[in-house]
Amino acid sequence: MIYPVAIRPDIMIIARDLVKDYGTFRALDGVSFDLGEGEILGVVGHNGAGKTTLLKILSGLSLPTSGALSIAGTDVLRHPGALKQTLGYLPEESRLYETMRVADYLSFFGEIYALSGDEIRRRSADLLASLSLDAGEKRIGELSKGMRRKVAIARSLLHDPRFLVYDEPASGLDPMTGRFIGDYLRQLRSEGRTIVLSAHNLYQIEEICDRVMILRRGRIEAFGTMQGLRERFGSLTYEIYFSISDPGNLDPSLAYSRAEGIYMASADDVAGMNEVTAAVAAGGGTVERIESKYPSLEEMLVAVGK
Ligand SMILES: Nc1ncnc2c1ncn2[C@@H]1O[C@H](COP(=O)(O)OP(=O)(O)OP(=O)(O)O)[C@@H](O)[C@H]1O
Repeated sequence: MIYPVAIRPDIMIIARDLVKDYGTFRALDGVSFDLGEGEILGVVGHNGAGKTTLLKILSGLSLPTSGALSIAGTDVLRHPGALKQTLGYLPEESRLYETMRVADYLSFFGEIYALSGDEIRRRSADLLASLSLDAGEKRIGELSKGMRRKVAIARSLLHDPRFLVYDEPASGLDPMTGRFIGDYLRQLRSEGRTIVLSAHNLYQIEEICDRVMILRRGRIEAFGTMQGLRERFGSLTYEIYFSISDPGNLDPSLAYSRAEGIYMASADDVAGMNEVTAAVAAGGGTVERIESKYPSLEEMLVAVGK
């Protein structure tokens, strides 16, 4: 069933009850969310959770079995072609044309977007400079993995789209290149673009995304800002670091670890923290510092389970 969605200019994506069936298998099972213009949404989940399926629907490459979807004010399911100028899509595996030179490759796609020869040359030069990519006359097959990813990103931006869907933009890249791409995505957001990306690098998602969606078996398990998710997954834990000359004096029920000459015991709440500090004092030890720790996105995913 397709039903109408409201149109709001400050909202880039309005998704309602998206369902995707592959035969009898339900890959997406009632996904609903809104995303504001100029935000970065990170979609995370275990393998097979439905990330690529959702990204393909958001980019108009795959139709949902049912549900409603508005992007940039367009009812995408009724007018899938309308996304062409608005959207830049980066697939998980970009099939690049191995024997083409970078300039020819970008020209080829610029023509698909009906850009003039001048526009293609200007946009390509600007994009390659902003991506710090100087491929010279090399053919795509001769480029490193990081360079190829940058070429694919340049291709996705040629027609200056407002909305970007990037499937695993930095996967398999070395840390320096991964960081460069993270910073580049932030720059694209500062230009007002809206980005939906999936990544297995959860640290990067935590760093750059305004909102995070945790998918599990085709359903949204959690959606919100990192701060909101931390509150939802709640448990702020405490790490109590202490020194002690003879740990044998500690109450045997106190669990602790030792690293680099300092001891550490953790507690799930303030009462537990007080118990630990009392036990350390009773054993003749000294509390050096206490750190509070929110769960990381990785810990949240582990808690959610497969
Ligand atoms: N064309 C298809 N035909 C049948 N099943 C499919 C098809 N595409 C995806 N699936 C199934 O749908 C589920 C979700 O797949 P999807 O690729 O969206 O997951 P994902 O979260 O992107 O996984 P990964 O992290 O491994 O890339 C999986 O169980 C997958 O096997």
